[in-house]
Amino acid sequence: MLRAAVTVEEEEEDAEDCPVLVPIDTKQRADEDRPGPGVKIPVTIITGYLGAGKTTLLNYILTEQHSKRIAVILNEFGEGSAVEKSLAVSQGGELYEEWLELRNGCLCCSVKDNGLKAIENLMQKKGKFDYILLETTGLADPGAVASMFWVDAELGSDIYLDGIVTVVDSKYGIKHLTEEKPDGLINEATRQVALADIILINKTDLISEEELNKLRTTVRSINGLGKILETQRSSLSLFGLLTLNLKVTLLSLQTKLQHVPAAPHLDQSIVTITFEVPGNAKEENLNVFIQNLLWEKNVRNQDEHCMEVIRLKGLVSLRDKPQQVIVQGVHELYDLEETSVSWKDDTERTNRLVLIGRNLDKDILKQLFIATVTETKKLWTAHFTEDQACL
Ligand SMILES: Nc1nc2c(ncn2[C@@H]2O[C@H](COP(=O)(O)OP(=O)(O)OP(=O)(O)O)[C@@H](O)[C@H]2O)c(=O)[nH]1
Ligand SMILES: [Zn+2]
Repeated sequence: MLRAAVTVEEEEEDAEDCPVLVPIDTKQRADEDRPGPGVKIPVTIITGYLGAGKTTLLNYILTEQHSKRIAVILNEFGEGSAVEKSLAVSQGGELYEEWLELRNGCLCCSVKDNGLKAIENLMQKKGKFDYILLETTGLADPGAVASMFWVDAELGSDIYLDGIVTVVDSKYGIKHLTEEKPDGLINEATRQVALADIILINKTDLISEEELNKLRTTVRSINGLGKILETQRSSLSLFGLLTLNLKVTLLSLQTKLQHVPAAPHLDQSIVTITFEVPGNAKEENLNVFIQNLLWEKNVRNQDEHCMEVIRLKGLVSLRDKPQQVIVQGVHELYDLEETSVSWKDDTERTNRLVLIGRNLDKDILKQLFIATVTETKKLWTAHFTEDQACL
């Protein structure tokens, strides 16, 4: 629940009703203050296991003095039939609230459908805020939430996914991260850490320095690239959180790649793989490379296990494109986006990729990417066969 909120108007909900925004304060911002047409608003997804401190983080952001205009969407499930969600828009440090009521239902569909509707409604008020923060339910797969930014073309022109923040509970983190799921599935906590751009190790007041070191190492072994911050009551400098700016992060990927620790060689563990391959890829070849990994899932490691990619990020060089291109993937969805940065004439064009997932083999992935750039069919077919998808 949102502490900053002042009024809750309870209403019986029809299960078929779409979520609506009910403004409490009708104060309008001057038109000239609004972002111009074509300005996209960044969305940051806040995820983390049940009780890790997501809402505490949002409350902190909403009550802290700052001049940012932030819209917050809580995506929690309450008790009973009607689920109330609050949405607050902070204007120049001054808060006002609007209530957003979400339909109850199954977790996945509700997160997707209602989350989308919520943002669509929010976008009609475009200009009132500079950032959207979206809290997922503790057990939600943030991948599903992130996906909606790709599948909804209309929304895609108004907003973009800036990044994913995962809050980890210090006290129970290790327990959640090592929980075994039937059929060798990846547990939710690990999935959430694997997807994150920023990982908040919260509630550090509850554990010893030794336990904290262990948790930090575990988190780092799952996600070799994300920024790790340690907090109490989720309090941190807002600057880092709101300027996640994946583009900047990726443009500085080269220095980051040098700091990724070597992945441990444990079979079922999630690892972070990074590599660099010089040259230009044809766009269609790059698509085949990504689609085989994310969609067909027919790329195998040396033990014949299928590679499972949860998160993909990279900065690539496409043939005939003067600009650097960013590739971003979450589960099965991915996106290529031209940046405004051009390749310089005197520097070599190159491709830098980061993949987070299971059964990933760096050498094989790199060979495949070299084949993608050089169009060497023999190299390419050595690592997968088209009719051998493993699901
Ligand atoms: N000791 C301690 N407690 C904390 C800290 N941060 C949050 N809490 C408490 O942890 C509990 C859960 O915090 P929430 O922010 O509601 O967690 P959440 O992730 O939003 O929880 P769900 O939405 O239910 O998944 C609350 O009682 C908080 O007061 C911390 O740094 N230390
Ligand atoms: Zn919460």
